[in-house]
Amino acid sequence: MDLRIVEHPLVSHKLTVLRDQATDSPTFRRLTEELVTLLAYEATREVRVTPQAVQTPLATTVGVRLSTPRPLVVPILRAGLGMLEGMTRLIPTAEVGFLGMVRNEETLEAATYAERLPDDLSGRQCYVLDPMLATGGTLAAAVQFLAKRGADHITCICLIAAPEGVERLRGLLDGLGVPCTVVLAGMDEKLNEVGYIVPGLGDAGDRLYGVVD
Ligand SMILES: O=P(O)(O)OC[C@H]1O[C@H](OP(=O)(O)OP(=O)(O)O)[C@H](O)[C@@H]1O
Ligand SMILES: O=c1cc[nH]c(=O)[nH]1
Ligand SMILES: [Mg+2]
Repeated sequence: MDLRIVEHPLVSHKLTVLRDQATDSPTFRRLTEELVTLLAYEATREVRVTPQAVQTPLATTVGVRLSTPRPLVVPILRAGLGMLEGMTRLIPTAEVGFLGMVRNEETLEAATYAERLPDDLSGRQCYVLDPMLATGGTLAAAVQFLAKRGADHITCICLIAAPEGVERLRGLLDGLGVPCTVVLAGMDEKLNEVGYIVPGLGDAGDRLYGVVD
């Protein structure tokens, strides 16, 4: 597993405002989108391209175009949905699939309640979006799902991670046989006794969309 923590003053600044408990939902949503666009620049370093001739007003030259099949972007509902716009701004032609997953707050086990993905992901590069990598259970389940369908390259883009979750994911990914990259804006200190990232930013889904009981 290739772990990349993006170090950039703009990323650090935006992440700090995002963490602030006084930041309201509209600002939180905007910052989430902006952060994803910045992380996507790093996360798409290996996106596949094909040489393509182009006629400029002065000459013909050879550039590149995104290869087909296009990358698949998979936001994990709910909170990952807040990252979709920031990602598709950078790759407007990406295909989008959806996974709905929720963590049981007692057992911390992830359960899947919705899935809308292509049946066959052979030869596809997939970008999974979820702001929080806490115990790692949710991302582990998502990555296994994509690998079973044949995805041959998986990149997870998260805003914040706990070291415990990253290690759990590393253990899984190293045995999966699918190249996988995890891109973060920040690695936090730890998980607390109820599975929240500390210092973190609280519940990302609630801060994006309000509390749902
Ligand atoms: O690494 P883990 O311990 O699995 O926790 C991380 C998950 O928890 C949050 O989702 P949540 O279950 O709160 O659902 P929501 O997005 O609908 O709020 C978050 O968005 C991740 O999906
Ligand atoms: O800190 C955490 C952990 C899981 N999910 C969140 O939204 N925040
Ligand atoms: Mg939540």
